[in-house]
Amino acid sequence: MQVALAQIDIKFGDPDENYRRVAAAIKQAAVQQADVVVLPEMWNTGYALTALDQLADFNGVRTQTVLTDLARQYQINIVGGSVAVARNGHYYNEMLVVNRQGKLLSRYDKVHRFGLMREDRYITAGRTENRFVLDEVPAMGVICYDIRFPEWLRKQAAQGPQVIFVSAEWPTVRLPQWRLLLQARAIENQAYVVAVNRVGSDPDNDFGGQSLVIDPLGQVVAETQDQPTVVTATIDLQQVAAVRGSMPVFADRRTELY
Ligand SMILES: NC(=O)CCC(=O)C(=O)O
Repeated sequence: MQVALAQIDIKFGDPDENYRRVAAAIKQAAVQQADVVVLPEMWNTGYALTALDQLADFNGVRTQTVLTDLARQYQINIVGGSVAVARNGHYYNEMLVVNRQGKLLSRYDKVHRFGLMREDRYITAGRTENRFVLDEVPAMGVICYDIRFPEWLRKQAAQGPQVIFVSAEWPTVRLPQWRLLLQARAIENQAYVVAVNRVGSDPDNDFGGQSLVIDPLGQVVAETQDQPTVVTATIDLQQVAAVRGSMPVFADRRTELY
């Protein structure tokens, strides 16, 4: 499976410009013959949380339309990062996943709100899992701060996903932790981790990219720097079976104890 990391800059509070940037990145991924393109977190608005009443995508309609059209046009699966969505009088940080036929496979609202970036004040937390199948490969997706909660990822990974997709706006100052957390999530779940962070700045933070593809042994197989880019990498899913076969970590869990 060829995965493309769409590490874009996000223009703060400017959805029109950001939809253009995302369309260009998806086109670039398709030109590079990626099977799946992964976007960063909150790419429609950035963390313009105080203006969500004007900026959030109402019911996610615009995002769903744009992503399903692009998926069909370029015949590419899209792990749609996340966007700010307004629904039922609440705001959500929501990931949409679309397959290459243009079918919406899942919608996931970020479960763990990140207080340091004031999500707890503006965003309603999700409650549901995010597992889906892309080209017959079982996969799952989480959003940024979610990766600090291994039990949340484990609960889902134990049900079969071989690839964990992560979309983020992770500030530069904590990138060493980003890397280690992602490597740990790959090792303990014996899965590929494909993680995309944004670049650029907003009024509160700088974002240094370092999007990563990590194999089930925790080794970094692809990595970006701190500039906008679309990078494609190959993930070998037979490695997941090999690693799981050689050390049956899931079967060895003591679920009667925890
Ligand atoms: N957008 C986020 O959830 C950021 C999470 C983060 O920076 C962290 O350290 O965790």
